Amino acid sequence: MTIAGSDSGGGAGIQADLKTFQELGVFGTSAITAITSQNTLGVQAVFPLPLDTIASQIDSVLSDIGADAVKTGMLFSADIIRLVADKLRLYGPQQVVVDPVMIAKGGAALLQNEAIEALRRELLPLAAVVTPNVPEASAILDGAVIRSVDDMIEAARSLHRLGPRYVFLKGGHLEGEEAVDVLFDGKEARLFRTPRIRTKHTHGTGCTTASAIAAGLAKGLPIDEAVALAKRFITAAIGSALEIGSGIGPTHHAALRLQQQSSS
Ligand SMILES: Nc1ncnc2c1ncn2[C@@H]1O[C@H](COP(=O)(O)OP(=O)(O)OP(=O)(O)O)[C@@H](O)[C@H]1O
Ligand SMILES: Cc1ncc(COP(=O)(O)O)c(N)n1
Repeated sequence: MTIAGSDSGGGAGIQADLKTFQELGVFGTSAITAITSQNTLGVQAVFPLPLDTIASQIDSVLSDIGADAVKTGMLFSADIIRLVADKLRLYGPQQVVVDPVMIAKGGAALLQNEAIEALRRELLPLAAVVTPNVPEASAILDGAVIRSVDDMIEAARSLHRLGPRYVFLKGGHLEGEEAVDVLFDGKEARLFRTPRIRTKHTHGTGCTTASAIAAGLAKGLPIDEAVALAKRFITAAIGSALEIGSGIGPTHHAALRLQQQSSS
């Protein structure tokens, strides 16, 4: 299940999550928190949904269908975060992946500033995995400076103290020949490295990665295998990114499957 915002442009949000679930062989359900008018040029408008509309969707899905894993994305406000945390405590899904979405690539706010405290207190303790990018990790840690892989490991250690079982800190925003991510389990940090792909078309990489981790966990994979699968999935998707629209285009969610089909 994904609890997230709708991206009309189809590259991020609920749309990216459901495409990723389908590609990885799990059945996707959703609760939409906000509707965004969005394309490759940016976010033109954000319409958060009323709390009872969000609560009703979550109740419908979790009271009947259930979820082997729940992924949260754009939650927009402290009130929505508190509602989602209440529902997660009520239904108690075992695998909760929290993608702390804050700012879209073009700079639009997808989370209000005052909601960061609610994210820290209410949601992170419920997370099996939290998947911040570098700016998000820095914001959660009150402006911690993160410029290197060593800084990322230190930040992952601090984030782990806020309660999630694992921290997966993504390094897409750092410079360098490689895209390096850190998985921290409370004791050891494991690095996941791939060559950095030279492309501007990376809209939705964060949503897609978190959903791929959730899909792996839903299938019963241990965390390091779920993360390794997600890294393969997003690397293939960025490598075949779609040049649609005139701005930052989306990644290609079918890329890993198409590569595997052509090599078999
Ligand atoms: N140019 C790139 N080449 C290869 N891998 C990349 C590239 N950019 C990002 N990644 C990888 O994509 C995944 C998502 O990372 P990123 O840091 O971009 O997340 P994000 O900022 O949350 O995404 P978004 O900006 O969509 O919210 C990570 O595994 C990261 O290493
Ligand atoms: C509804 C929604 N959720 C998340 C993102 C983050 O994705 P990105 O940073 O790639 O724009 C987004 N743009 N829209």
